[in-house]
Amino acid sequence: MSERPILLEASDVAKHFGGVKALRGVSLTIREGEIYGLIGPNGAGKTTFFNCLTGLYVPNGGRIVFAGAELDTSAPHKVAARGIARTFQNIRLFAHMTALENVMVGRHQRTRAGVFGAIFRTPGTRAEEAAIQRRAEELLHYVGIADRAHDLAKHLSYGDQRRLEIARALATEPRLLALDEPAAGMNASETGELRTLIEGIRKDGITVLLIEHDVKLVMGLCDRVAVLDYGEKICEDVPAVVQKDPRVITAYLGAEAQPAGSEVAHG
Ligand SMILES: Nc1ncnc2c1ncn2[C@@H]1O[C@H](COP(=O)(O)OP(=O)(O)OP(=O)(O)O)[C@@H](O)[C@H]1O
Repeated sequence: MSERPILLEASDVAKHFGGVKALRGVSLTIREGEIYGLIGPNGAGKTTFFNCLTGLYVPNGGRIVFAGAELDTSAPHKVAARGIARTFQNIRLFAHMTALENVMVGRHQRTRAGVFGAIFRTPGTRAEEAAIQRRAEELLHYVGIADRAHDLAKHLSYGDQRRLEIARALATEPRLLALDEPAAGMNASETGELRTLIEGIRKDGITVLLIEHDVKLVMGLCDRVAVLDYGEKICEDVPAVVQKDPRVITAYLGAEAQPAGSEVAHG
C-alpha cells in the first residue's frame, strides 16, 4: 500500500469553537485506493475534520492538498467539484423525494444542465436527463436498493437510507468518498452488507475515508487507521498495530484498560 500515490494530505488542520480546540493541528495522509479509518471517542474531532475537509467549516489553520493541488475548502460545492463526496452522521436525504430522485440530484452536480436546467426542462436538457436517470438507476442497483427506486426516501429502512446516501454521493463521481458513521443504527447483517459494499467501492477505484464507531468493522475493513483524541492524532497505523497501542486503549477505555478489538459503543 505504501507505494501508492498520495491522494490527500492534510497538514496541521486546526479548528476552534471559542475555547474548545476541536482540532489541534491534525495531519494525515491518505493514499490512492486505501480504505482509511478515522476513529476516536465521542467529541474527539472526527466530524469536525470531515466538516473542515468538505467545506462546511472554515478551519483556523492548516492546509489540505488533494490530487496534487491545494483544496479550496471555502464552499462544499468547490470540494465536490474536485472529487470529494461525503455522507452524514445524521442522514441528510430529501425525505419527500423518491430514492431515484435523491440520486438524480447528486448526479446533476456533475452535468452541464445542472439542477436549474433539470427543473425547467429545456429541450436540450431532456436527453441529458434520461442519461442521468439511467445512471441513477444503475447506482441504486449498485448499492442494492434498485427495488426501492420509486419509494419516498422517508419510507426506506434506516439501512437502506444509508445505502441511498452512498448512492447519492457516488453520483458525483468522487475520487474520495468520505463516510461519516455509515454503520450507525445498523444490525449485524446490514453491517456485513455495508462492509461488502465499501469493499466493492474501493475495488472500483474509489478511495474511502471512514469515520466509524464499530471498531470491529473498522479493524476488519481499513488498510490504515488514524485515532483522534481531544482534537489530536494520537496514532496512525495498520489496524493490528492501532488496536494494541496503549494510547488508543487508554483513550477509549480510560485508565482501566481492557483488551481492544471489541465493539465500543459511542455516539
Ligand atoms: N458547531 C460547533 N460549535 C461548537 N462546538 C462544536 C461544534 N462542532 C463540534 N464542536 C465541539 O468540537 C468537539 C469535537 O466534536 P466532533 O463532533 O468533531 O467530535 P466527533 O469525534 O465527531 O464525536 P462523535 O463521535 O460524538 O460524533 C466537541 O467538543 C464538540 O462539542
